[in-house]
Amino acid sequence: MERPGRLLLQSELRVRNAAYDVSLSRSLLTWKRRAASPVYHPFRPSVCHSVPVSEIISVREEEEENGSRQRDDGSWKKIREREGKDCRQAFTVLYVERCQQHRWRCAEVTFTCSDEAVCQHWVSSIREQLASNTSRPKNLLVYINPYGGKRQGKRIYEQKVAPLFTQAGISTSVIVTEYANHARDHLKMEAELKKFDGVVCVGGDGMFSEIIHGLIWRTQIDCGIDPNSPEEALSPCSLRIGIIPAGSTDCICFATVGTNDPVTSALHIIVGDSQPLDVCSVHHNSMFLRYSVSLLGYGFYGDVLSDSERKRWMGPARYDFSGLKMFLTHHYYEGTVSYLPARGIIGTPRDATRCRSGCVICQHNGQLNSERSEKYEMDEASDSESSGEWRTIRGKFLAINAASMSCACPRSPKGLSPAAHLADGTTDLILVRKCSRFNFLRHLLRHTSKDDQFDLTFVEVHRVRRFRFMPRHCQSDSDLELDLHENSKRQIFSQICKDHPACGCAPAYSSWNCDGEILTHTAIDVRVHCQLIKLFARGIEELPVFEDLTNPCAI
Ligand SMILES: CCCCCCCCCCCCC/C=C/[C@@H](O)[C@H](COP(=O)(O)O)NC(=O)CCCCC
Ligand SMILES: Nc1ncnc2c1ncn2[C@@H]1O[C@H](COP(=O)(O)OP(=O)(O)O)[C@@H](O)[C@H]1O
Ligand SMILES: [Ca+2]
Repeated sequence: MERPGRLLLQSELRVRNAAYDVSLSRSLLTWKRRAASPVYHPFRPSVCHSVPVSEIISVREEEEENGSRQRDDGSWKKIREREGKDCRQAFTVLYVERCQQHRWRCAEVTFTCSDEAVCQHWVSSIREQLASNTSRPKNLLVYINPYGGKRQGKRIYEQKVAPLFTQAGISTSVIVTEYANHARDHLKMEAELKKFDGVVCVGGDGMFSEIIHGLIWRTQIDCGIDPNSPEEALSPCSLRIGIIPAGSTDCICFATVGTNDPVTSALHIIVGDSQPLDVCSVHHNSMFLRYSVSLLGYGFYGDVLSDSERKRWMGPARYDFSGLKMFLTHHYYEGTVSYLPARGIIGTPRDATRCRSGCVICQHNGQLNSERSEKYEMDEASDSESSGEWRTIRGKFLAINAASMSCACPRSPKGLSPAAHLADGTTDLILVRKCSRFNFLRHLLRHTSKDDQFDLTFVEVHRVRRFRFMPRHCQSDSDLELDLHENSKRQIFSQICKDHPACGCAPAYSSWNCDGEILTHTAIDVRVHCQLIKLFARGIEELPVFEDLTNPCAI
């Protein structure tokens, strides 16, 4: 809880029928009920509320007319607290209220007072404080995927989000996408980004992926950096991105906010939160393929995604269906994984601590990584390769997953890698070796309980800053044409086998699930770019354990 600091305003105002001492500092708005009598009353505790100014959404004047008051947005509202001729002026403060499970709601309190000048002074003082907060967005570019999740993106935005933006005085340019990659290409080539303070994505992880591809690409071009090069240090994007969850998994929203709730996300955007996020670039033979911020998964999660794409008509339930199917199919894949362990950083994937709002591990490791990236070329390209820092693991795997964040989602509230960090410049490489169906089920089930999914002999996890994967059957560049030909034959064949698991023929290749998009290449080179993008979020907040003694209400 913030300390109140020097008071800017202090008045006696009324809330409903009761008198309150109301004060405003640069950091806090506080209203404390006045005791009716100076005698201590054990059954009527003094009621005191305080709201950080940074969490005030807006202030609204109420104008009285014929016994009712008219809001300055034009709508009408009976004022219950009017109880005396002298109590005529009123204003309403809208602010963030925390509910269960990291949800935020917009609450409001109406103050009345007898003096119009006092009322005006309050309204203008609060507005001044809000205006002085430069991290709040004023103009947003909004992209809506009308086909994501349960196809509710447009409705969610119009009914739950747009009214809040209007109340907060945010203006918007809204684009409802008409085809896949519409948002990406608009950001890459057309959008007048200078006009905006941020971009809002209404959709799922796939839609978010479009947005970051457009934004990262555009930023590199504007900075004269080749976005295709696997060795370039990429330039961070200045525009923040807000995610209004309207997809099927919405893992990126869940893992950065703690809940998939459009109103909570809208409020994080309004108050101007900022959360840096690591981004992995994925290359194949030095050719850029995609970026990833959450899961890069080969084997199980790749197969679930490929299978589920054919069942989009089922909506989000397609993942449950394909998940069960792929679990029963139980394919394993042979290949070689090599990785550069993250060195000098704090934290391991087996830590009990979690990445939470204001995470010190992200701050420490982020600082370390930005210092390193300044001398990147020398460090990475020459040192690491030749000094034999790369480690190699060959084997048969049910799943190879790289989690750049916890990947928490409603299916698995702790995620694929519960101790992963949002902005530490690393990804957690999880290798699940070939094992029995029973053991794989034990591993999967542990994602949904308190048990450690890594504490199994066939599972290993490494915190890395770069990794490569090469499937066993992969051929050199010169054989590419033959490989592609073979591949397409194999894909047809493996499809038959997947559909007829009784034949016992396992496919040679899986595909990569890259934040919910299928990658066409299997041999990949992945590099983490520390804090390349920023979200309108603050990370998952630690739930309060006990009353804070610094709360001015408690003094
Ligand atoms: C028998 C109990 C099994 C429980 C297993 C639970 C493990 C779930 C971990 C899920 C991690 C999900 C990581 C996020 C992936 C998304 O990016 C991706 C696309 O999302 P969207 O665009 O919103 O559709 N979703 C998936 O790949 C779905 C994976 C589902 C796996 C069952
Ligand atoms: N107007 C559109 N028509 C068809 N596909 C679209 C459209 N807009 C975006 N997409 C694509 O839809 C896919 C899924 O989007 P997403 O919002 O992540 O939903 P879901 O979570 O259900 O997968 C993404 O690959 C995205 O590129
Ligand atoms: Ca990370």
